[in-house]
Amino acid sequence: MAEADRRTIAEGNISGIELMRAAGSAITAEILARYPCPLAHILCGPGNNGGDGYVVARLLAQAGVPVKIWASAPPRESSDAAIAAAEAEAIAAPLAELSVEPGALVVDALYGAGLSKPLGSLEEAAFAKLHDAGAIIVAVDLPSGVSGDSGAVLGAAPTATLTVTFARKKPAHLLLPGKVLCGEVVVADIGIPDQIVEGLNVACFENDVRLWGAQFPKAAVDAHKYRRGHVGVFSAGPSATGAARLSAMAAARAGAGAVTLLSPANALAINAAHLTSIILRRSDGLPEAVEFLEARKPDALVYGPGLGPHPETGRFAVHLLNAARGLVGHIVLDADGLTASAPFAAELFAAAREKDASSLVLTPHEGEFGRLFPAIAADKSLSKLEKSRKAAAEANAIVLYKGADTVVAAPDGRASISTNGTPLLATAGSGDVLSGIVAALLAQKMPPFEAASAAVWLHAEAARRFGPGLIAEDLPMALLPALRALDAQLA
Ligand SMILES: NC(=O)C1=CN([C@@H]2O[C@H](COP(=O)(O)OP(=O)(O)OC[C@H]3O[C@@H](n4cnc5c(N)ncnc54)[C@H](O)[C@@H]3O)[C@@H](O)[C@H]2O)[C@@H](O)CC1
Ligand SMILES: Nc1ncnc2c1ncn2[C@@H]1O[C@H](COP(=O)(O)OP(=O)(O)O)[C@@H](O)[C@H]1O
Ligand SMILES: [K+]
Repeated sequence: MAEADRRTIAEGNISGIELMRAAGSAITAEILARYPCPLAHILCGPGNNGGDGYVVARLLAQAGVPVKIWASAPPRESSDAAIAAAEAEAIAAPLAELSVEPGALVVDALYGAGLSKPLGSLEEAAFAKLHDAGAIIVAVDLPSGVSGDSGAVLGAAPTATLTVTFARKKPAHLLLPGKVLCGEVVVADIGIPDQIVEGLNVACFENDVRLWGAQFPKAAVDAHKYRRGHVGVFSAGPSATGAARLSAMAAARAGAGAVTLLSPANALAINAAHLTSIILRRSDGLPEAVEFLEARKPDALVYGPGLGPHPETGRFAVHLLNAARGLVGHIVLDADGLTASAPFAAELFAAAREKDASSLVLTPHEGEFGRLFPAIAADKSLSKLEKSRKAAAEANAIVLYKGADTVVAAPDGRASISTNGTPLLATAGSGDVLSGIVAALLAQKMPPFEAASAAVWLHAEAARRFGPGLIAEDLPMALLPALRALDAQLA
């Protein structure tokens, strides 16, 4: 954003003080539209974020709202913020003396994109007073103390009700804990031209239909079941078959024309008892799996749900990736497939780099991510976004790092961050369903980064539409209204 601001000003589109006035005006409009405020407190820092605060102070006063300004430090001399402060024509009190009425409206304009070190006791004490007073906090750009790049809290940060940011959302608006501290996020247009933002070659996106809708599969008029995409899912033995069936059912509902469940002989009967449209095939080891790959050339495989975290599961994953070369387009490695592959990670990632290797999609939750990428996971300086990107580059795979802020990262650096997640998905087996959706979209020839992103979005959308009481068994069926709405939107 700093670069976008700089280019906007350098190209003579608008000056710095005009950008600041536009930012202040957007925040003021949101406040006046939402909150009846007899009095507003504005917390101002020394930089441009504080400058936005002084503009808000002036505009609210003009609208008849009495304001009190509390400054952590004066604006830097002859800066835009100093101009804005002078225009506000109000005396600022020291932040250390902050005192607000219960339920007061407070504008947090201490620090934004320029946060350069952790906040200290001055700000922490101020935030504690706001918390105790039950203040309604409107954050300018970001809640002060939240790092814009990572969403991490540096020292301290308040919990805002509303955050007004400019031009585009930043990673901190989407990644935890920033996402929660921001409250509702409004993106205001302050006159930064779209082509300037586009010229920055930004590679990180909010995960929504605009990102992948154009590549979402549509069955051709002359489609037949195998041309619509064939997914193979590996089942565990008799005591743990459910996970693979959840994945297989989800793959079928997400549009795969055919789904084959590869089952050990001793679990065939139990799988057969639960399946109707899913094809069941015996597979007791690598030779039988390879027979299937050679005979049917499935478009995508799911390997991992329910398979157990033992070393054999990991070794099989490496063999499978090697055997699938030139035969299978894509392999989704999930759940125990990830955990068990950890000791063989180097071999696995090397196999993924071989010529004609299947493309690999890894779908770890936090625990699985830590096992497969221990060094990256342990690096506290990295955000979830950066961790996912590093892992994708290391594995030469799409990394779908799950959680309330699911990140999908590609080896080329592209990344999406989910914003439609719901805690309804925190139910056993929902990850198995997700792996099936990813495989189905891959099998239907959606490019891997887009397929993984779309799957995350659909999975959450299905859960939201279904609502409370959701269990993993419901999810494949719950995809239907989500798919129908998506279909209408893309038509
Ligand atoms: N022309 C522009 O660049 C625009 C900037 N805008 C606003 O400007 C903000 C960015 O402004 P700045 O780059 O001036 O940065 P900030 O205003 O976020 O903070 C920078 C100042 O705070 C100090 N500082 C940072 N962390 C501190 C800490 N923990 N304790 C004490 N002091 C600390 C820095 O040394 C610097 O003096 C954005 O978040 C946005 O609100 C908007 O006005 C739109 C236009
Ligand atoms: N609080 C939450 N908010 C949003 N999504 C969540 C939340 N908790 C879990 N999820 C999602 O639910 C799924 C759980 O997958 P996983 O952890 O693999 O569970 P399981 O192994 O039981 O299938 C993931 O897609 C994850 O992103
Ligand atoms: K702020």
